[in-house]
Amino acid sequence: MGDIRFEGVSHHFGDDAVLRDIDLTLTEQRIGVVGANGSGKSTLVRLVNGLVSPQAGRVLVDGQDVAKHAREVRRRVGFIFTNPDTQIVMPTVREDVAFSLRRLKLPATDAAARVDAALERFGLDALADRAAHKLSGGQKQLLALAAVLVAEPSIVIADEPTTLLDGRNARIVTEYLGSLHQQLIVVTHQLELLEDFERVIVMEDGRVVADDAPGPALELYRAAIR
Ligand SMILES: Nc1ncnc2c1ncn2[C@@H]1O[C@H](COP(=O)(O)OP(=O)(O)OP(=O)(O)O)[C@@H](O)[C@H]1O
Repeated sequence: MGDIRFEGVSHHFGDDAVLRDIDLTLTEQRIGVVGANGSGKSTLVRLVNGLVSPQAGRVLVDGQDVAKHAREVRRRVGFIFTNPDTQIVMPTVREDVAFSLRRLKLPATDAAARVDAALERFGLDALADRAAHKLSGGQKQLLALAAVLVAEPSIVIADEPTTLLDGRNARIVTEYLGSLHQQLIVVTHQLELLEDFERVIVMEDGRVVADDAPGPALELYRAAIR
């Protein structure tokens, strides 16, 4: 598993403190992050692959300071955004998945085999030559997953990956996420998604207010938002 450490991390946007002196060590396989809108969840996970840099403290991934080794860290950390449109970069489904492999500089036949395997795993093989931007929302989220996972990151972060999906597609994406062997960090408001995770972190106003097994952490959070 990965080893993600937040050491005295604080961050603010303008005058607004968004994260306040966070210390966390994340080594479990599946970790959920919950909290009210604006509590700092997205900012917290974006620090892990350098999408946001902390203004105080540091974030280490497998011992590497993200601020100093952003490129290496990004190779190990796959990030799935809420809105898959933000991460589709190529015209067709196959090209988009293949694009993720370009920096690995694999021999063409190996790369093609990996792309085919990823398309099949996410049920996208029949759509391989379709225009990516014309897929449905659920299909786009599966494409985003395929494009991230084809590069075999050791850590996968998903920021509200099912928010835009209907019930059926949300279930499909949830099942794929649940089947990953990688370390997985999921930010979500869909609390049932986290029930069999190892650990749930509850954020409030830029602080960690609970950090526990899903049972007690979610109970506390449900009581807080009731
Ligand atoms: N790039 C930015 N510039 C300015 N303010 C920002 C930026 N990103 C986030 N914020 C602010 O930081 C605070 C925390 O945002 P963040 O997205 O981390 O919260 P969140 O817990 O993920 O919220 P949500 O559940 O609504 O997605 C919010 O007040 C937000 O408006």
